Amino acid sequence: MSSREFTKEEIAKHTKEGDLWIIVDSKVFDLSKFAGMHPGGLSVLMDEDIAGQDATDAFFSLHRFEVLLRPQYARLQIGTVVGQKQQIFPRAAGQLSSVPYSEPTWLTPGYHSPYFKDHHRRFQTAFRKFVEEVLLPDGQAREEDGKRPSQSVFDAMAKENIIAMRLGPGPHLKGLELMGGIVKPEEFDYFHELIMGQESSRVQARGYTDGMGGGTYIGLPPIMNFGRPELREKIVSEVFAGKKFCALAITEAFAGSDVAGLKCFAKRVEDGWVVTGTKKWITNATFADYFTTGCRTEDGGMVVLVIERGPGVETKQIKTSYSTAAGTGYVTFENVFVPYERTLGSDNGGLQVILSNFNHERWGMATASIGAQRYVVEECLKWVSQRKVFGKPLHSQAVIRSKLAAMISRVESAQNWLESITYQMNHMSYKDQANYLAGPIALLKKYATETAQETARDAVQIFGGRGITKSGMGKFIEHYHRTVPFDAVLGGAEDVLGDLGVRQALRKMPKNARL
Ligand code: HEM
Repeated sequence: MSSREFTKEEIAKHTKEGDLWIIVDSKVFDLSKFAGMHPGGLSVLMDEDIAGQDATDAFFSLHRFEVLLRPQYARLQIGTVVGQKQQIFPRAAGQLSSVPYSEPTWLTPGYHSPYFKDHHRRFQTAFRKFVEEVLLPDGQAREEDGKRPSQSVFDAMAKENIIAMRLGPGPHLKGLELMGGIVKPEEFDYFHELIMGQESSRVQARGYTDGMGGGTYIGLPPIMNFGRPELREKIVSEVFAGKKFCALAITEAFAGSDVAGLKCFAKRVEDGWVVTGTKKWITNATFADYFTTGCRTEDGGMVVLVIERGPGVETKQIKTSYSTAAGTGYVTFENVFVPYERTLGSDNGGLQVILSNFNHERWGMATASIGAQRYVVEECLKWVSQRKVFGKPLHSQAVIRSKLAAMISRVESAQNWLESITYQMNHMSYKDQANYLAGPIALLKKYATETAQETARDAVQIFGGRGITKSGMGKFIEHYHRTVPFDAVLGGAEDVLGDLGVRQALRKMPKNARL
């Protein structure tokens, strides 16, 4: 960037095609050569309020800040305006946002929290920096080209033991150095995991974030909790090192949440099983090495087997409404021999293996979903403040403020319920969590995804055409609105979860309760 300074009078002389300067936030840009290639057209730049003038407001109501950071545009800057200083700055990687409600209260200056301690705050700072420096650039690129997350990202995650931490607190963290030692393994709790889920959602690349670890998040815990020690140690060390990947293979074209209706069949043979069948909508399937697979057995029960990619195992990509970076696939098993040591739990104990992880999985999904919802509130607050309609900011319309009130209330209520449940999880055994929290977690997830969809709809109305456009100002809103149904379907559809939550409560109704 040039350190030259220009007076406004001097800048105002450059108003013609082939000799065109403008000011954006104290910076002087020479658009003489670029104007003809400007994606928004030449004529808008030749307007008498723009050419040779301060075009800051016009610029920021039409472009995201990142446009100015792209090297090909940054180099158009030839200097600054005499006596002016830059007023508008992008948030630096890792920093907190100062836009109201764009951070949960525990991260907002002046507020207090009964839950989060200093080590949580240190962890949040380090983790956000990692997300914005490592995950975000790869996430935006892979979401676009549909390739799986880059191996260099898995390597970087493995180095900080992020893959291990993603699975929550527990003995699997013992002896590991977490995020360069910022948090001790024995300190690591569900609030750290909450931070990881919410910060990761800032990548705003929903398919990518599932590609980054969705399969392992749901496919590895059954191996950790029910696998024989040798198998467990081998797979856990490969996966934590970022070298191998898991997928949970339960759903079929024939059976979704109805796990009792599975058709994939495991026949008991000497030394193991022979598996034949198919699985559909399997996250990370296209690149997974291990499939934690639910199979029907000869006597009508269910067994869960760890099936390694090899002869007889084929995977095919399924295109869904989010990016193929998630590796969503259709899996076929054709007479695949599975050694008996790869059985999880007992021969007919499959249902228990599957059900044991549902609460944690749903809590994790609610966590990320609420994080993404908050990001949308921030985008909307910025947009309504910088967008001018009839000469006034968009927020001068009462109907817009009313939508924002609803959005803020939804995300705050969901976050507060989430933090309260997370506190309970920290103080309950896994068994007690299943007893006391299965219902509340199901209801929380339903609430999180319902409110997410209402907020997605409101955000599109606020952004208008930009909310349905894949690039430019509303690109995150378009993405959010298109991919938000994933959260509402994965881990149990809303109606199923609502029903589960209420049935759990009714089971605990005292027999002698009367009005
Ligand atoms: C440094 C100066 C500028 C650069 C580098 C620039 C660059 C761009 C780029 C890359 C886009 C494509 C959309 C996007 O990626 O966000 C765009 C669109 C556009 N630009 Fe500019 N621009 C500049 C100044 C201006 C100014 C001063 C105006 C004033 C009216 C303007 C009006 C537009 C319009 C109307 C569009 C289309 C927006 C849309 O599709 O919603 N640009 N510009």
